[in-house]
Amino acid sequence: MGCSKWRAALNVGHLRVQSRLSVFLTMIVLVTYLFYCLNGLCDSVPRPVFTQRAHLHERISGRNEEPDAAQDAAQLGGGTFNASLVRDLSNSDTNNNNNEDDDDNNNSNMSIANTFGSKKFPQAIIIGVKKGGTRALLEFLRIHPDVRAVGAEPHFFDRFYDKGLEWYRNLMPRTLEGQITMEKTPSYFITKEAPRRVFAMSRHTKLIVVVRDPVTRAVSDYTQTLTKSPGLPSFQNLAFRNSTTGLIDTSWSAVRIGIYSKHLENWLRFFPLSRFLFVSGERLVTDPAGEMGRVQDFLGLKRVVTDKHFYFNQTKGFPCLKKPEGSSRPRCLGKSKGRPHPQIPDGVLLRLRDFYRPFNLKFYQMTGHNFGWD
Ligand SMILES: Nc1ncnc2c1ncn2[C@@H]1O[C@H](COP(=O)(O)OS(=O)(=O)O)[C@@H](OP(=O)(O)O)[C@H]1O
Repeated sequence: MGCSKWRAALNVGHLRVQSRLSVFLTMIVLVTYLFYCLNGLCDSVPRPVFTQRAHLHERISGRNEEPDAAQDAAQLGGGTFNASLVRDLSNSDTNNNNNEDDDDNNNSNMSIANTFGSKKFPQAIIIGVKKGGTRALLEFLRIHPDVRAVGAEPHFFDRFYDKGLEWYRNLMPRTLEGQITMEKTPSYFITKEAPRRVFAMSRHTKLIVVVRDPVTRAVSDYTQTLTKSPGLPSFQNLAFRNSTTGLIDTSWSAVRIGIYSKHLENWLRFFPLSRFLFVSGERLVTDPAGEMGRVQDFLGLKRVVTDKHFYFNQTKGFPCLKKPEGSSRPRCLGKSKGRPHPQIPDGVLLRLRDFYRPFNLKFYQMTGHNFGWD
């Protein structure tokens, strides 16, 4: 009798322990699941992880350096596009500093930024021009808390349009209410199909064009190609169709890109002038804060990026960022920006300047802005 009482008491006790244990285990499972979800790991879509971003920067740009457009093309083009790069592209961010603490800091910030919000089509695109100063502009804009941008150039509207709009949207970083999604691909400006395609995405897209003296731009373009192909013919050999008559070869892309009025005409068939902002590449170097003020106004953003953010780096010869967001170190653009240009004979530059003059005047007239290149 006494024994069965004890046995019954033991059984009840055992059951209680068992049910407590199962409640406890359920709690652990729930808490773990919640923790994973909050860290963005329970979506069906693969989630950005910092190591992928770091990997991308190492692969395509090296630390503290951004890829040249041509490097991007090599990475993305030729049918060798791969899924991990799509993920990488969507996650690449401004964080190119060398400070490990900053990286850690940003790791948690970025995981929050990459968990909340949604991927939207860009409301504003830097469409050109190659070698105009597009990277500097994008990096300066990314300090703004209400701007989120793809780090690498997506080349959707020129090279990867057949991948579809959803593919493109998926490349974008997540944004919260009130934040602007942006990307930059300078080749859009000279791509015939790009205006119609951007218009088909959204007629409200804001278009930013960084323009620079087309002669200097052509030399900059040539310098970039020369770095990659040291055996390249001289600038004058490529620029002239006939060196005795001084006929300019407009089929050479370094020359053709600088005929801004022609490319703009193509865009104006789809977008009114009010949808464009023309940023002076020269002023972006001499007065970055002033130019950034115009850009922020155009984008409807609070003027957060001001002269406090810049300092002039004498060695580099360019304005650099004092303290990029999330970093304790100053940062300049990488080695592929601000390369020394080769010496081009004065006569060649003068001839090129004469060639561009009428196109420049037309461009000033079209934009209502004298860029002072003549
Ligand atoms: N702050 C700052 N730091 C470094 N470089 C600067 C900066 N602002 C403008 N620039 C000018 O940007 C030129 C490169 O232009 P892009 O970034 O449009 O080039 S690319 O088309 O993306 O390859 C690059 O051209 P090069 O000097 O010929 O290299 C620079 O003159």
